[in-house]
Amino acid sequence: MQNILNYINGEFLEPQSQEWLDNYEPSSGKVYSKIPNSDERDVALAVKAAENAFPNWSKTTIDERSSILQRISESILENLEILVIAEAKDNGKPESLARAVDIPRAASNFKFFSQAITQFSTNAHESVGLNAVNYTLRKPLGVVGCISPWNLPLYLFTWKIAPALVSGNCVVAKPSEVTPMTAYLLSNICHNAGLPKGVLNIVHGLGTTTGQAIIEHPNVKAISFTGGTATGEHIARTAAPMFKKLSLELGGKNPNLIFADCDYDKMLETTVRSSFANQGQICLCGSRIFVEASIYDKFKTDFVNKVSQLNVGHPSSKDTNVGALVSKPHLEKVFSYIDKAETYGGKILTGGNKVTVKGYEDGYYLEPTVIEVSSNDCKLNQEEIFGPVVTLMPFKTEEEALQLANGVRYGLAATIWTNNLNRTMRLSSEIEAGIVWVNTWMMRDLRTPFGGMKDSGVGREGGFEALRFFTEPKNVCISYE
Ligand SMILES: NC(=O)C1=CN([C@@H]2O[C@H](COP(=O)(O)OP(=O)(O)OC[C@H]3O[C@@H](n4cnc5c(N)ncnc54)[C@H](O)[C@@H]3O)[C@@H](O)[C@H]2O)C=CC1
Ligand SMILES: O=C(O)/C=C/C=C(\O)C(=O)O
Repeated sequence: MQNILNYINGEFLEPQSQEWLDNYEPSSGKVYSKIPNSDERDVALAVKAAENAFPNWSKTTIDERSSILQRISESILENLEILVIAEAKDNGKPESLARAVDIPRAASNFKFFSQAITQFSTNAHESVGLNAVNYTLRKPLGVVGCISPWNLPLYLFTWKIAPALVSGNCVVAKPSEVTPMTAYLLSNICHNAGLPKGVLNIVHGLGTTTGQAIIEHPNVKAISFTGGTATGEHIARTAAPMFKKLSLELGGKNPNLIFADCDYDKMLETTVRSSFANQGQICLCGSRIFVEASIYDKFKTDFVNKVSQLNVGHPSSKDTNVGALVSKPHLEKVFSYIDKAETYGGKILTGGNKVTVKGYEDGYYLEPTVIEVSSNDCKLNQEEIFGPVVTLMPFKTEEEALQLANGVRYGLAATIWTNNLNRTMRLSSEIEAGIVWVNTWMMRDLRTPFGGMKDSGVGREGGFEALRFFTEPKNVCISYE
């Protein structure tokens, strides 16, 4: 059985504890590799290595940093098929999705930030009348911690470490213990691309030990985290009193507002995707679908019909639309909402059952499930289920739609389907979400600010926002005679 290793100071190391965790293949329910159960000793080694590497790395030219990131990006693409198969095996997602989305995006993250840094500039202010000029430097922070989740493993891991590295920081990173494999493969890629030792350190292990040691370490200056809101809250409570910089990308319960005047066919097709892509395990999925009353019955029939035709199956099968959920505990968590749907006031329109896939009977498969609800206040509409489960509900007016959209603790993303420009402008302005898509979903331009309002997080990733997060502004005021 393969042992995943930590990557510390340019070396591949076993954990100090010599303890290992089981890594499961969601599609079969079997253990297929072991990962280090790292503790604070491994994290301390990684932080030390990063500190030692920082003086040189922070002084390398932009051109050199940019070239190394470019090489990493190219190497990800050269290893695309290996990474696709590894990601699907580790996470349960269809290989087709990893091939179309996850791995190309990981390569794009490195490519994008290798270019963005060459355009990143600072401000100068001429203090007219005072004979002085102010200019602002942006200095790398030092050692930074990057902690990522299991839903888009390599995609979100690289979304953090690429901007951190290119702006001159040294990184201690921890992928989710549930999906560690592609981060391990990435450590080899970075090593071979010539990233100097200690600049990137990847420590594997549990959130409560390895992750906790990273967020508590006094020499880690910033934490970039994506994951659940409860974990984000815990990280903020721990790290904020230590005055660490924090970027927290947390949960969502995103509204999908469908108006009668939309492009119906495009909306229907995209809504199936925004509901069930990656088994609904994307923080941006539109899990609360609100439909204008005049087309509600038609939409309900057409949507349920399309959803019931989705194929649940093994990630390697070309016919698979919906793969396995990421873990048994997660499957049970998602299923518990379906199981209690009626108690919560919902009516299951399609789906609702676990699925047995022939030859993979212990895998974590679940039917894509649509539940009709009559109130936005029910648990199904208020709590992040983070699986292949969406709710449907009609609305009568634009005002009601807005109220429903904003009636949750989260504020990550929203989708609006309409061809009315005035309505688009009104709703986009009033919806409490960091990201609003109109007549599309998950169309990404990496230059744009990415993140949420309310309980969906603090700060923004993407473009110059990420480069600003990973640097500290320092103003210099020069007076002249
Ligand atoms: N992208 C998103 O929005 C995600 C949302 N979730 C939500 O969170 C729920 C719980 O899922 P989990 O796997 O438990 O996510 P999580 O938030 O616990 O895990 C995300 C990352 O944080 C790490 N972590 C956990 N505790 C930590 C700590 N004390 N200090 C530092 N790092 C820590 C984990 O090891 C992992 O790398 C899901 O059911 C889902 O609702 C989960 C994953 C991703
Ligand atoms: O496209 C992105 O940058 C991010 C996508 C998704 C997440 O952050 C998530 O699911 O957590």
